[in-house]
Amino acid sequence: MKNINVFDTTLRDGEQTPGVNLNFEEKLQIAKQLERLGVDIIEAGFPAASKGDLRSVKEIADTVKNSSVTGLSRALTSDIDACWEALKGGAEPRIHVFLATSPIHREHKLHMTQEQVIETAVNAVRYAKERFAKVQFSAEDACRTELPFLAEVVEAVIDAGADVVNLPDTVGFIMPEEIRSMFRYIKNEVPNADKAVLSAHCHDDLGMATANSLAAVEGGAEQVECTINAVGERAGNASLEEIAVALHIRNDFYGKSTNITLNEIKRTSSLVSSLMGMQVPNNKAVVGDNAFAHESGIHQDGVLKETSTYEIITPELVGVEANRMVLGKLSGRHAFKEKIISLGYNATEEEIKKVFKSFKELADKKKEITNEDIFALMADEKAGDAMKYYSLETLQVTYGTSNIPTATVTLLDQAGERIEQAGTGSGSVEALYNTLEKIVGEGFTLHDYRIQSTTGGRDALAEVFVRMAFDDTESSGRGTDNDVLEASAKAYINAVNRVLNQRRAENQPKVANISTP
Ligand SMILES: CC(=O)SCCNC(=O)CCNC(=O)[C@H](O)C(C)(C)COP(=O)(O)OP(=O)(O)OC[C@H]1O[C@@H](n2cnc3c(N)ncnc32)[C@H](O)[C@@H]1OP(=O)(O)O
Ligand SMILES: CC(C)C(=O)C(=O)O
Repeated sequence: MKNINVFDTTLRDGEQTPGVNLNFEEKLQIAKQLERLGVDIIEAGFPAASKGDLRSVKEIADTVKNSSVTGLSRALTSDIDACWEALKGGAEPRIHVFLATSPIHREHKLHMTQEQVIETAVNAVRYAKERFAKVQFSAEDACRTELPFLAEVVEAVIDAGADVVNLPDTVGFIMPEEIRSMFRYIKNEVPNADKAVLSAHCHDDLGMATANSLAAVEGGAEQVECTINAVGERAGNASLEEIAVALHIRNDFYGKSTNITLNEIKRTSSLVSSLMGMQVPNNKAVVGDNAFAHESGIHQDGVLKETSTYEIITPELVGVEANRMVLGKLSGRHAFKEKIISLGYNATEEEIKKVFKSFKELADKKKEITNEDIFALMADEKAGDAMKYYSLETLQVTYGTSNIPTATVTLLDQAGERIEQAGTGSGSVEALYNTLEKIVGEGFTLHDYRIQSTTGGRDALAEVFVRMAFDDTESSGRGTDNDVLEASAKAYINAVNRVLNQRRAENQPKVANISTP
């Protein structure tokens, strides 16, 4: 049985999801969980994109030991240098260099001839190979590239030292039969194809990403690139959980295995969903809430008689807990600590003590504390590691069908000084946000506001995500609470603190009403 390498790009292509903006702590948390999940390669970011990206790729490369860590780079020496800066301390420095090869990209984006594309790709791979132990080259938009030219590119970059050659379906255009043939063609026609691992990277624009990735495996791909919950640019990438489980369940058909620890899938999915603020649809394959639910009588009857009548995947296989240990207000520190560890956190006693306090407060208001609640509590705790420019002290909102909604808010600033303001709006949240804006200054713009409940039930936590910008610095914020307005206030304040922290890290001198130290 042959292994298929799983290359996870949740932190790079996944972070290209519109509206998603992870901070450094969150990326590190996801990377550690991906390591637990057993992914072979973690693409941690695009170091040349920003100082923040470089820092988080570096920290992940320095921390993660059981997965190989890589970063994306254009075919430019400056991008490759940024990757080297970020990855040189890793166990096996690995770079992912890309250059588009299709006629559309050559003509309209790169303004390059075929010869220039080959020369640029080869020079970039050679330059990278002088530094990195492992070099991956991606022929962006490979699936819309003339096959004979694609074969020339592949041969040239392998000659130049590429260890892995990725043939992405950048725009989610190809059909399964075509991608299978494309991989077979490259395997058969490129004389040195056996010197490199061929990889597939599929997008889901036509809903084919998983099918195409599996067809690529049939055609000879030995690496698949994918993301948790299928997050990614536009309609997203191929879903890691679908590919890994399909290869496992249909091993009779594919005869391939992966190193994925399947029962870590559910918790990885929940963590990514919670930190990215992207709810997993109930009917999502493998990780959706309904993936193991049976609603209709005939199905229920069948499952009661023999589960395999209607269930091809057991919940336990992917880590959906069958007999969960229920955490509630009567739970003690030991059970709580056990749960934190089982969710993959490497928390200190001090952190556990602090989160335990928040857990008890929450358990007083909510009957059953779920994994999603714990993720939210831990995310709040981790967010607390950053500098708190503002924190919420009190909040009062009055709303009536015939009154103007009014909010009164008191925040504490860094020095512990109270700042109180009142304001109105056309709804409660607007009144609240207008009031908060009066306190933090007018430069902040709210781009997005989303609300969801962490679980079902009347006592579920409200989880609010906002996306905000100050000048050209964008950030997101999250707040959870039993009350939607308090969750909304917390999300706003969290986003403001994150923008201010980000600007401080980038050494920008003055922000709104606050001078950054
Ligand atoms: C298919 C994919 O998912 S590719 C990855 C996409 N991800 C991202 O773009 C996220 C990170 N990107 C960024 O932060 C920015 O785009 C940066 C820092 C990389 C570049 O920013 P800018 O210098 O302002 O350039 P901008 O993004 O506007 O344009 C891209 C430039 O790179 C060129 N380029 C694109 N791909 C490549 C490549 N693989 N190799 C070399 N040059 C490339 C484009 O032709 C364009 O060059 P031009 O300015 O000469 O026309
Ligand atoms: C950089 C490459 C691999 C990519 O993300 C794509 O082509 O979609």
